[in-house]
Amino acid sequence: MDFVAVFGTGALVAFGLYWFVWVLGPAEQKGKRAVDLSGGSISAEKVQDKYKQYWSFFRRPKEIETAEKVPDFVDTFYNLVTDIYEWGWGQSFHFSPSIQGKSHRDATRLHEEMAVDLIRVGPGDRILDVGCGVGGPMRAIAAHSRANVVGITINEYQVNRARQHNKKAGLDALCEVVCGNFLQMPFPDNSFDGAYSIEATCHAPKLEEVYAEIFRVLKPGSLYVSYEWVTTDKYRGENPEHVDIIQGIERGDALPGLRSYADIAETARKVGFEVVKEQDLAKPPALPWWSRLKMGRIAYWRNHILVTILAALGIAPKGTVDVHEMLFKTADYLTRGGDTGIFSPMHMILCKKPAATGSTQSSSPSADC
Ligand SMILES: C=C(CC[C@@H](C)[C@H]1CC[C@H]2C3=CC[C@H]4[C@H](C)[C@@H](O)CC[C@]4(C)[C@H]3CC[C@]12C)C(C)C
Ligand SMILES: C[S@@+](CC[C@H](N)C(=O)[O-])C[C@H]1O[C@@H](n2cnc3c(N)ncnc32)[C@H](O)[C@@H]1O
Repeated sequence: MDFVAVFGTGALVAFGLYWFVWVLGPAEQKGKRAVDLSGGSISAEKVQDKYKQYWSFFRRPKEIETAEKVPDFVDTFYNLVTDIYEWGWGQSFHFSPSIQGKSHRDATRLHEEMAVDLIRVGPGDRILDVGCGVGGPMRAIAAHSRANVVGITINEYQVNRARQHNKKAGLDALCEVVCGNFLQMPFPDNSFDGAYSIEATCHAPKLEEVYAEIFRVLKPGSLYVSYEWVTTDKYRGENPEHVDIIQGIERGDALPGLRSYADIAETARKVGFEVVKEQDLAKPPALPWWSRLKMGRIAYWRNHILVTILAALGIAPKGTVDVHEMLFKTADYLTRGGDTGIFSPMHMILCKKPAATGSTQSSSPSADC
């Protein structure tokens, strides 16, 4: 009888663990599993130290004076978070407005397709994805437009993930991924028929530098669209709650200081672009982009327990718990940014490189990471 009880309990515990890790583990269909979480290109034993370094650097983003160091720390950030993002969010590392009756997956795809529709490219064109992550948008955009997409990211781990996903999706003939810094891109002047950036240029210490670089590589007459992270006209610098929310977003998302919506078009014009259109895609009638974060709260608690158990068992790197906790808090700041209306991750700007213009620079540095 005792044996039956012990065996029964053991079987129940084993089944419970299996369900918790393997069934609940992959938060996104076809995504990463909790047991596969890593520190990207950082070896498991160094994850905790790297997290501490990251934290001490980005804790006070407004005080970051050494702008040259930012890309390195952004690279560290993506080593730390890429697997968790894929596991808990999917292959597209951005937000999108919710759409009544549509899944998050469909809403995400439509937001991505809108970007490529705006730059009016098609089969045979060669376009640039500035800050491509693991390539969720790139694949949706290539499949939708049949254009050839070249993505660039500073993070080598993401390059490898993106290449694997491209191959698996049968889109590797249309999608290419390059490791490099978008502030000094390894591409010749006037070499792309269009470009887009989705929630990526917010990592540039100076927006002007990345816009100038995009301007350089675009062919005259072609279009560039960006979804920018900004503070909106509702943000008040003298309101301590507003400041707290924005600093929380900056710390947890590796941002060297969020920009005001009012600076975006001015910067685009400064580097030579004509501004064709500008619109905050988060504004009503769009439904809240942050409702997905709110709905996920219970799942994030479960994820936190899971990550803690896996780290204690030595399956996930030790620092993963700290990184997850940081993201947990960041989700809350982002939600507050959405609820108060002081922050938007989708301030859209559509720009054109004038038809008859030279480029600002003539160099094309080589690819490196
Ligand atoms: C554009 C950027 C990233 C935007 C978003 C894709 C990510 C911002 C915050 C991230 C997350 C927060 C909470 C995590 C949760 C605790 C975990 O269990 C599962 C993953 C999260 C949901 C994670 C997913 C990605 C984000 C929503 C920035 C960096 C410029
Ligand atoms: C939030 S992710 C968005 C990724 C992708 N656009 C998407 O929506 O899935 C930001 C991306 O910008 C890239 N990035 C940030 N700074 C960069 C830099 N200086 N050079 C190249 N890529 C950079 C990151 O590596 C990451 O891939």
